[in-house]
Amino acid sequence: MALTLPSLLSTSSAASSPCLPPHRTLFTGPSTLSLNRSCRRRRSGPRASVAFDSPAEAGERGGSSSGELLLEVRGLSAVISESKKEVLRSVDLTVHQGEIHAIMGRNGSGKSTFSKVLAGHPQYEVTGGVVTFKGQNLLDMDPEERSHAGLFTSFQDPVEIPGISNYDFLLMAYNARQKKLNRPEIGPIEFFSVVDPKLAMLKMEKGFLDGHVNGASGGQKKRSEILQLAVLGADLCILDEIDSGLDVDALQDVAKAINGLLTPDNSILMITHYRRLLDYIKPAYVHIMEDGRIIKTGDASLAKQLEEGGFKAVSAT
Ligand SMILES: Nc1ncnc2c1ncn2[C@@H]1O[C@H](COP(=O)(O)OP(=O)(O)OP(=O)(O)O)[C@@H](O)[C@H]1O
Repeated sequence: MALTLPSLLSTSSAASSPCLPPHRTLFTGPSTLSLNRSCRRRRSGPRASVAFDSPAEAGERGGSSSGELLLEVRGLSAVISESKKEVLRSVDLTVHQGEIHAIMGRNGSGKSTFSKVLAGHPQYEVTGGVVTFKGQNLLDMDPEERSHAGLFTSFQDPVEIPGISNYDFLLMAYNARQKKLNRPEIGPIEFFSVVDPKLAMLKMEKGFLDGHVNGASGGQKKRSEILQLAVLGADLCILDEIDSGLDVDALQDVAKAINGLLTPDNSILMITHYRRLLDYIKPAYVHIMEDGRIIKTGDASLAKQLEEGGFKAVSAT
C-alpha cells in the first residue's frame, strides 16, 4: 500500500497504559513507499524493576516478579523477501509486562532483523512460528496495526524525512493517536505543553523541533527517537542500538529518560553490543543471538561474561 504521511506516522491507540499510549512504526527507506503486509505470516521469567537513575540504583532495584504476558515469540523463522535467504531460525522469546530484556550477539547474527520482523518490515517474510502480542496474533497485523497495538520500534539507522519538521511530525503522530483513542485532537500551540517537558527530560534544545525528522547527528537521532517514544508512548519498546553514536553524557540522558518512561505495565527489548548501556537500563534477561536464533538466556551476568570472554565464552559452538 502506498503511504500517506499520516499512515507513515502510524500512531495509535489501544495501549492499555494511560500514561504510555501507543506509538508509531516508521519505515523510512525505500521500503516505506511500498509498505505492505509481506511481513505477516506467510502461511496463514523474572521481571525487571523500573526507573533506575544511576548504575548503582539500577543494581539495587533490579527485581524479579512477573506481570502479564506481553509478547510471546515461538519458533519464529523469517527470510529476506528478495533473496529468500533465511535470517531468523526458530526464535523463542517471552516478555512480560514490566520486564527489561537485552539481546546481544555478533554482527550479522540477526538481532536487527528480529526487531524489524516484529515491527512488520516488508523486507522480510515470516516462514514459520507464532508471535502473540497482548493476546493478539502480531503476524496477522500490518505494521500500522502493530503500532496501534502498542509496539514501538526504534531502528538502528533511522532515515531522514526531509521537508517535515520534528514538531509537525510529533503533532501529527500525537493527534492520530488522540483520534484513535476518541480523544480531542489538539492544536499546534497547545501541543507545546505536551512536548516541552519531554524535551527538558531529554535535555534537548527547543530549536530541535524545527529541524526535519531524523535530520540530526547520530546522537540527536537517538534522542529524537526517545522523544517520539516519550510523546507517543508504547507498551513494548524495541530499541535497536540506542546507545550507538551517543557520547557518555548523552547516553546517561537517554537512559534516564527511558527509565523515566518505564511503568510496571510496559516493557523494553533492547539490542546492544555494549554492557555500558545495561549499567543504566538494567535488564532482568540477557539473550545471546547467534546465527538467527537465541542460543542462550541469562541475567545481566551473561553480558559481563560476554564482555570479559568475548563471544566464544557464550557461543553455542
Ligand atoms: N534486507 C537485507 N538484505 C540483505 N541481507 C540482509 C538484510 N537484512 C539482513 N540481512 C542479512 O542478515 C543477517 C543478519 O543481519 P542483522 O542486521 O539482523 O544482524 P545484526 O545482528 O543486527 O548485526 P549488527 O550487530 O551488525 O547490527 C546479516 O548477514 C545481514 O547481512
